[in-house]
Amino acid sequence: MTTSAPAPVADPWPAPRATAPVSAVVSLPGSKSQTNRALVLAALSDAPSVVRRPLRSRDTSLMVAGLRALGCGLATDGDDWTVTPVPLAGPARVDCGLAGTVMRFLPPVAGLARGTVDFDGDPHMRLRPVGEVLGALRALGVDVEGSGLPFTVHGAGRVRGGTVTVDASASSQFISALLLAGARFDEGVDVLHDGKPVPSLPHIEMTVAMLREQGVVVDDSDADRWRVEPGPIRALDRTIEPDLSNAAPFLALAAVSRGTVTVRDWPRSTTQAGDRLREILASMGCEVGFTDEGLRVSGPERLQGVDLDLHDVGELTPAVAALCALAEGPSHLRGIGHIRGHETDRLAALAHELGGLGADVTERADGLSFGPSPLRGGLFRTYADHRMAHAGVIVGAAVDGVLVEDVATTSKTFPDFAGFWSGLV
Ligand SMILES: O=C(O)C1=C[C@@H](OP(=O)(O)O)[C@@H](O)[C@H](O)C1
Ligand SMILES: C=C(OP(=O)(O)O)C(=O)O
Repeated sequence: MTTSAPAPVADPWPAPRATAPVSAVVSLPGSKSQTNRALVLAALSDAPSVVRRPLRSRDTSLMVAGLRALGCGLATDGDDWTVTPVPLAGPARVDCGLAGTVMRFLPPVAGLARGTVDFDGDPHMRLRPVGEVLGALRALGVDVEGSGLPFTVHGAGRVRGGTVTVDASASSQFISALLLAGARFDEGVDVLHDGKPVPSLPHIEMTVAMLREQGVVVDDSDADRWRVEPGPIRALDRTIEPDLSNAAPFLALAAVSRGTVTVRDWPRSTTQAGDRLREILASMGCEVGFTDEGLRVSGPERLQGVDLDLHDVGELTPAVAALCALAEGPSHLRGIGHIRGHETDRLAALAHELGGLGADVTERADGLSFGPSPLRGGLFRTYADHRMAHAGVIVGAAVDGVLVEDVATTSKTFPDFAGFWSGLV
């Protein structure tokens, strides 16, 4: 895959300060969640697929490499990628990096391959939960060694499938993983959730919608139950939407600079969790509306505090938390205990780093609370978490002297984020 190397950036990176209202129209890279689902479905489909305007980033490169390791043909030189499915086979090694989608979505695919597939990833990835997916695969007839990274799937070239119960309260990706490959199991799959509420439900809706677009029959009419009929997955010809979760820092820039930022090609209807930003930013006092170009957000004179349950859209928390730290009233972010299992323990990291810049922040078991407080410059650590870096640059746009450690970690889902951001602020 060709990727133009971004210019090296200082570490820590002095976050650009927006000294005047920012006015910009931006085109953002494609959705990570849609790109990695499209690649998995294409690899399991019955004919060659085209994925248009895919995201090129670390998470999607890892998915490409993982599928290639299993023998799948992927041409990724052009703007559009082509995927040529083949009977998948090991032996293979899959590097999950820090990509939840790779660690959760590929084990069921490996079960459908013939041969041994070893999985490992970044040091922190070994702490992220995956045992429920592996246990479910065992119950569905797959030979799996281990209950967390590193683990090994001994694929038999087919998976029996059937009914399985999982506790998906730690991650919606456990469900998506089983559904994405389920049509290719002999008996399909009938997944029941048993546990505290499943987070990030829009992401499961995205999985179901993308399966149905490829002709797969999915029944999601009962709460906490998803049934995928066995059958072929039709080849894709799909254009990936811009990543709306990664729009968060750019729209936040309008919010904190009293500026106006338009994100081009914002879909009028989508399953992306980032679409909730429209409502969230409006509740903080921003003017939010569609234009012919896309979604336009204008920042208010005074940013208001909010009381929000982010259970469905936990990945928006770092950017929203940065805005709460800058707001003029108190805020409460609730329902997000599960994001302690994301790229880092995001509740602890946000409390520590925003607190270090002077925020009045309280870490709770399942959320964060903020009181209004003036912020100051200083070092903002990112813990290899792309969205922590987003939080750091948002604060840095509004406060003098913020230094963001390892801003390059944004390459997980956004190529050359620092260069792009510098061009706007
Ligand atoms: O399926 C997906 O593409 C994702 C699901 C969500 O995971 P969790 O359910 O673990 O929060 C989300 O936070 C992550 O960024 C992407
Ligand atoms: C939780 C996230 O990623 P992952 O897909 O690695 O779980 C995220 O991008 O916020």
